[in-house]
Amino acid sequence: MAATNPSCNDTSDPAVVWALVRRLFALGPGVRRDLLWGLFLEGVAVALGVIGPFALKSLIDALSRSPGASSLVLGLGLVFVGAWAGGGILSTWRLVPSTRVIDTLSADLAAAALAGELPRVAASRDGDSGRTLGLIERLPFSLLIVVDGLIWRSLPLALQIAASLWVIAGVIPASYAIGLFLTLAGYAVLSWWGAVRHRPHASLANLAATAVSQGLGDVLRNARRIVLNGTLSAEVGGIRAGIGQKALANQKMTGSLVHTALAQYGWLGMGLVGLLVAGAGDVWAGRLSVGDFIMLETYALRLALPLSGIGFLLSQSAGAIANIRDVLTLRRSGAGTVEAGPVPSGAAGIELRDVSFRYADTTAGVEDVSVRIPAGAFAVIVGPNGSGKSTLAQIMAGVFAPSQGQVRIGEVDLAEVDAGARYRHVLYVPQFITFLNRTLRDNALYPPTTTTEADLVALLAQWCFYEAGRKLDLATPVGELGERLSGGQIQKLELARVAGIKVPVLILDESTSALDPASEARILSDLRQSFEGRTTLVMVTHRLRLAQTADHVLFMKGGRLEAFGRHLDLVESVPAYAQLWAQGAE
Ligand SMILES: Nc1ncnc2c1ncn2[C@@H]1O[C@H](COP(=O)(O)OP(=O)(O)OP(=O)(O)O)[C@@H](O)[C@H]1O
Repeated sequence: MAATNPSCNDTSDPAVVWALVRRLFALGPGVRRDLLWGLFLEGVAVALGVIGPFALKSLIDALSRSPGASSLVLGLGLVFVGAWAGGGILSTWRLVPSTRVIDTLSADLAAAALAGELPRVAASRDGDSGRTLGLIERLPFSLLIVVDGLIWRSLPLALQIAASLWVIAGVIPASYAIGLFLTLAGYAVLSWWGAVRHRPHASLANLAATAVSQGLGDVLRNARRIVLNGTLSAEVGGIRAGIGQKALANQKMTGSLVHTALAQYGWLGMGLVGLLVAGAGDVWAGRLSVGDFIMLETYALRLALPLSGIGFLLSQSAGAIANIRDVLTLRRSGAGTVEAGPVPSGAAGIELRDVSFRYADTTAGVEDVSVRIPAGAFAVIVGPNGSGKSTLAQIMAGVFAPSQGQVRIGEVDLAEVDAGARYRHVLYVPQFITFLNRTLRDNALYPPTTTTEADLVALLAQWCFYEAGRKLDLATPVGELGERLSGGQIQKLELARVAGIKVPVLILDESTSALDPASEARILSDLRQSFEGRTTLVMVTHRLRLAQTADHVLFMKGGRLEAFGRHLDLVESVPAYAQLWAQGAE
């Protein structure tokens, strides 16, 4: 279960937090309103947090100085309790807008990540759905830590500390404010130190969690392969081992938390004891009132408690920021704008000029291909396994950008068309057709087809989608990836959809390989008839009879276009081509 590590990119933690803040403010007036409302509630809670201990001190002083002033005592008591309880209520109330903001941000980032990741997967054929799923699933918790915890709480807390120290310095000797400041600052520095030490552990835990998500996704998708080949216990063992690795990484992470907590609370405890001893000495010496002493201790505890929460948040933040960084990276990697313009009409020619392409880190690909397929033609790409047929088809369709050369569809240079808009010029049907886990109807009428439901039903009946006597119910779910359908049914349903697509060039990658010969002949004849004049059809195939009926044959061998022409001419003039069919490639 090797995990890729996109968190190794060089975006620093503050840059990730800053990107989040910018994103937050760009989310629209509703979110900005919630942000301000939340800040207001937290601000009032902070003010009450400062007022509370001072009211308590005044209450105790009033009690010791003038025992008869019951209304003053009652009033101060009410202020103290009101400030204490009100602060708690407002902080909790603040969760309402902040949760709304985090949910909106989470949905926005998840959508942007998907919009970036899907085109990347489509263009690289290198999907990693388990990892992506894991990243997006962990996102809300990570945002809670960073946005609600770090961003939203640390600023009000800093304000509360500053205001409290100011009150302390105004009421009792400033040395107490300095002592409390040093105690809290030391605590904050140790928290930061802990967070820095914690970061590698958190990244490892993040990677281990990602690897488990990847592995789980992979084995679930391959359930049949695993069960039918008797490798269930080995695969489940592998997943268990992965979860064990994750647990180990978590243990290291919590171990590092304990070290940090020892340092933090050791320092905090010493500071509070120092304040306590000094304060008690001054009370006995008559330099401080009991009320002053209680106020000091109350401020110290009131500020130390949320600070320890911030310490926890800091310790969690490394993993959370790594997760958010990965999601932001997905978003950046592939999102693009879609060209709006008139839909091209009529069949278009295809021209490849000196096109080469290499898959990353391999020698596989296609080399120096130049070819011209006229508008409205029916062309097939043939050749042995691994000769580059699908690769060439995907270059023609703009799925892969050539490292060299140019692909033109009609008058259009594909490189100049946004990836999200290429389907308007050329549409590619992949070799392995997969369906969304929705109904037959949803999949067969999936855009950009213009087929009507009535036409679809008629076509599927003509193409014998179901065996005689079985009724077609378009509301039937097709299952994950279309697994409830037979291989031939998957291709028939997809071809029925494709029949209703108006596009200048259509490229089918072995899209009839699972059809029986009669169905294949019937369906191709129907398609060619309906595409006449409006669509140039290119098919990757291993079928001799398709090569025989094609206007043009592209013969691929070892990543090169070995020959281009009509079937009979190639049989006569290209020995390797003749040999391909003679060996029974079909
Ligand atoms: N995503 C990929 N990454 C790396 N190499 C790839 C990738 N896809 C295909 N290849 C390699 O490129 C070469 C050509 O593959 P391609 O799928 O184009 O062959 P093909 O002629 O369509 O084969 P087949 O008839 O078996 O479908 C092969 O060696 C294959 O291993």
